[in-house]
Amino acid sequence: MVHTPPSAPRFASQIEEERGQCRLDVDTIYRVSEILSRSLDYRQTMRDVLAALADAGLGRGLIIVIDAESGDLMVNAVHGFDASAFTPVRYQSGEGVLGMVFEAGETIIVDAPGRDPRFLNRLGIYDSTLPFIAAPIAAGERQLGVLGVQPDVAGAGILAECARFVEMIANLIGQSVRLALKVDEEKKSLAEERDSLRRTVRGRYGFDNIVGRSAAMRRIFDQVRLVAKWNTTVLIRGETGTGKELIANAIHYNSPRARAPYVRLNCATLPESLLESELFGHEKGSFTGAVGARKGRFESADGGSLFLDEIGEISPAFQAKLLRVLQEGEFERVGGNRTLKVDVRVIAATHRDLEAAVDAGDFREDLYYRLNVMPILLPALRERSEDIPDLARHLIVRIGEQQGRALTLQESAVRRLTQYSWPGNVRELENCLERAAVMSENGVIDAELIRLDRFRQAVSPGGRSSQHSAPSVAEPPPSERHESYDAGEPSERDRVIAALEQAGWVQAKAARLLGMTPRQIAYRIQTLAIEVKQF
Ligand SMILES: Nc1ncnc2c1ncn2[C@@H]1O[C@H](COP(=O)(O)OP(=O)(O)OP(=O)(O)O)[C@@H](O)[C@H]1O
Repeated sequence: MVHTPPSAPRFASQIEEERGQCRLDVDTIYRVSEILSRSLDYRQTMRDVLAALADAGLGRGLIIVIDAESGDLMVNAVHGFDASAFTPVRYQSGEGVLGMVFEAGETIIVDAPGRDPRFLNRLGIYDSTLPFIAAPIAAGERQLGVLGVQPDVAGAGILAECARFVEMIANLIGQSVRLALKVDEEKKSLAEERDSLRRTVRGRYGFDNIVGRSAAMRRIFDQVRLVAKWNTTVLIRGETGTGKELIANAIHYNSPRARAPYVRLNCATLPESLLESELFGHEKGSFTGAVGARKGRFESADGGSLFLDEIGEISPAFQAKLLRVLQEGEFERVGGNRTLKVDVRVIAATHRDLEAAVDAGDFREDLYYRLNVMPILLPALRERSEDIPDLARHLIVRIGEQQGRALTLQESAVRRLTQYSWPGNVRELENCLERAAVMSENGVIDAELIRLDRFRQAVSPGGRSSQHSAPSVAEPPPSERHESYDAGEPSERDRVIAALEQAGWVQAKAARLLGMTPRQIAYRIQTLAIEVKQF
């Protein structure tokens, strides 16, 4: 509502005279509505609106909008004022003319700002000889801001007309401002969520979560800290379950690429044809089933890191393709002829004896050298048994969190754990503790509940555990001997399930543990009716 007496029709001819260059017409409203529907950049939109108003004769204008967080009114856009004199200003609701318009939700016309005590001119940019009109910007019941203009006209009639026009434009702006504020709020809440997730991920993959006080582990931490900050390719070696993936995660999340994508791929889990399209992507129709073009993991990891687990399992043909992308950072999608270039830091891991594979001609020597720039060799758990008590306590807290209850690990259990040689390393220790936790009704885990893996003793001579020629289990004292430990040969089904559990249900890994081919284990899973767990 405008606080001036209506001008028409008594002043019609006079208004025409006062109008001068002022053209407050439908064309201007059309232009403003077009600007509002055109752009998603709301600050630019507001500047464009003010520019359109200036073309129509409202030479100087500004828009203030409420800041959702502080509740202050912030200058959002200005036009026609001396920008060099302009510094960002906050108003409180009710403060000065702009604050009053915001609070009352009513339009104000100030004939001579220089003489009006309500006019603070904190911006120091107004022309005190020109009138000032300010109209509230609102959406529904909600006050969002104020549109203020200084038209280069004088006379009560034309000012009242200007004020109605400014009110009309302020109404048009309202919905855009509401949407922009909503988008800002959502963006902020998404950014907060992202930052909190990042903090969680960094915490989870920080060094605090990698347990190990042994000299061997302290050396590993030093290596990880040093290599993390460079783009150097890292090759992490170690038996299954020694924490290779954990170390790869720590390298990425403690590197300058921590905020960029981190993409992982287990090379042993996919057949060669799929592996290629998974890593390099494919173009539409490049093979049966390729209904659309798809980015590969190399493209997805651009700017970040790519963790290639089980790198020792890839075929010689695929090794050649990988070598090219490692050397030149270039590749083509499957079925495509466009050469793509990426900036990806590669972290690879394998449990395999790559040197022997090179000697046997199974692994390309040039690729071996490309990958082995910075090798990190993780010790087996039996080589750092002093870490077992810390690891067990750390893992039991984690398992307790998953189960939503506090678990207590008794000293007798810890003693028993240190007597075993852990061919499946930390993963096997983790599985053993999880089984014990499941079996414990009151959350207390004593030696009785520590059932060491019978499967280990029954692995075929061709299986991986045969590498560990030392007996898998140190003989426990008779008082701690458990009946399941002494039980006879496990059934074929138990053996396969135990291997699958130990391999985290990665079939290719379980097959290796059992000395089978992936095809053989898939057949056993089917014939023994084993329900495969998906993670
Ligand atoms: N030093 C450690 N501190 C805490 N947890 C560990 C440590 N090492 C391994 N773990 C845990 O043990 C499990 C196996 O680790 P991870 O998957 O990193 O092993 P891996 O060497 O990559 O195994 P694989 O070769 O079978 O893929 C994970 O749950 C991991 O969190």
